[in-house]
Amino acid sequence: MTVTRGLEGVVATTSSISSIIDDTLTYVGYNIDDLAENATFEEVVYLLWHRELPTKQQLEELKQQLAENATIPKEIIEHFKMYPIEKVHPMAALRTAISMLGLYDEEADVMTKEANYRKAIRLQAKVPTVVTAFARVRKGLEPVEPRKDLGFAANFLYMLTGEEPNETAVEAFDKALVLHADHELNASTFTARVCVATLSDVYSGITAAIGALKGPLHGGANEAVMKMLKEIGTIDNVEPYIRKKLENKEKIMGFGHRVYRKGDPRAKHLRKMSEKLTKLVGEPHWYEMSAKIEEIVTSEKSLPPNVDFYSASVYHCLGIDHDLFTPIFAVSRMSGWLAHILEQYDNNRLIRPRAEYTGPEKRTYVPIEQRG
Ligand SMILES: CC(=O)SCCNC(=O)CCNC(=O)[C@H](O)C(C)(C)COP(=O)(O)OP(=O)(O)OC[C@H]1O[C@@H](n2cnc3c(N)ncnc32)[C@H](O)[C@@H]1OP(=O)(O)O
Ligand SMILES: O=C([O-])CC(=O)C(=O)O
Repeated sequence: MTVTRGLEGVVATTSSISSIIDDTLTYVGYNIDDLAENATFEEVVYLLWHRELPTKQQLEELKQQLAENATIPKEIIEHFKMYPIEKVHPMAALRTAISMLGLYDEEADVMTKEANYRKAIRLQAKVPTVVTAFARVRKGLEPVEPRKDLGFAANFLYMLTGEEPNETAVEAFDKALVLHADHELNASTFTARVCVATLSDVYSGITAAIGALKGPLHGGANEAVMKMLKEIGTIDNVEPYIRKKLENKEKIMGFGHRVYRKGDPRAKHLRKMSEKLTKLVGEPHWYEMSAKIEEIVTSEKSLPPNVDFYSASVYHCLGIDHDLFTPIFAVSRMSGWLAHILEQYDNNRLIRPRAEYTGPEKRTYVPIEQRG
């Protein structure tokens, strides 16, 4: 048996959703740079689910479907209120709430293509409402009802704060959503595909994916980056802090990638946004510290920043609580997970690799009285 630890380089499926070739990321053939500059998140959702950009009418239809399905059962809010709230990470709350949503969906176990698509709409529509409702309930605030007249990005920020966001914030948030929407066979997407390849339901697949995204080696890195920036505190502290971490062979969060070698093409967009927004909110030190960290880690370890590195200071500037960064990643990645789940159902085969056994062999059962 040949063992490939971490399945590095193993091609486990075909997919027509997104590709990473020679450090270039495309969604259904469109370069991420092009989409980041020109597309809205709703257009990207349509693209990932239908493999074509929408016409005006198709886009309006999708937006309307998302708006009409954005409310969540009141039982989920009541459930949040029962949590030992100060100990609950919003990713854990999201994981539980998405699983719970399945209990209130009469079609949860209906496996037709049409029913699965309807569930995709419902999940994409409801995930911002779930994240923002939890963010408010834990502060003793009432959730804000979604508005039908706002786009996806604006509605998220509105439900979070109760105030209509300004154009700069909406534009930045929408671009961040576009940049995080899909990424080939990353760990959480693979998890979703493994789960539904047993012909389990969409809610189970998404719940599993959220669990995988939560880890700091994957989506959880964006929150960890902000924690590191706060720990560093000042620009003068960057150099000693980072050098010490490297000497101790500790990982610097937001750097490195399993697939990219020269660099993550999404990072430059977030870097630009971070530079602009940190100046705008009068906190340029977050960008300056980040840029300095990048300089050191790139020269010392040849490790470029990934999507999680500059997204941390971007979300911070939008006034978002740091432990909501990864749930926001999930709000966007929901679109990719759903695209992959639907693609898996369309051409399914159970995913079941092998393990090379390394434990003891040829042992004989010893009765419990004789074990010392
Ligand atoms: C959306 C996303 O999921 S993007 C990734 C988000 N995760 C992070 O930012 C966490 C930090 N980065 C990492 O842990 C890794 O780079 C991963 C998990 C992203 C990729 O991991 P792998 O491909 O398995 O690489 P692996 O962890 O084996 O690292 C290879 C070498 O580079 C080093 N390395 C990798 N990333 C880092 C880092 N961020 N800081 C310091 N050293 C690093 C490792 O220590 C290892 O060195 P060694 O060969 O001397 O032991
Ligand atoms: O592809 C990966 O391994 C991780 C990643 O960048 C993502 O999920 O966006």
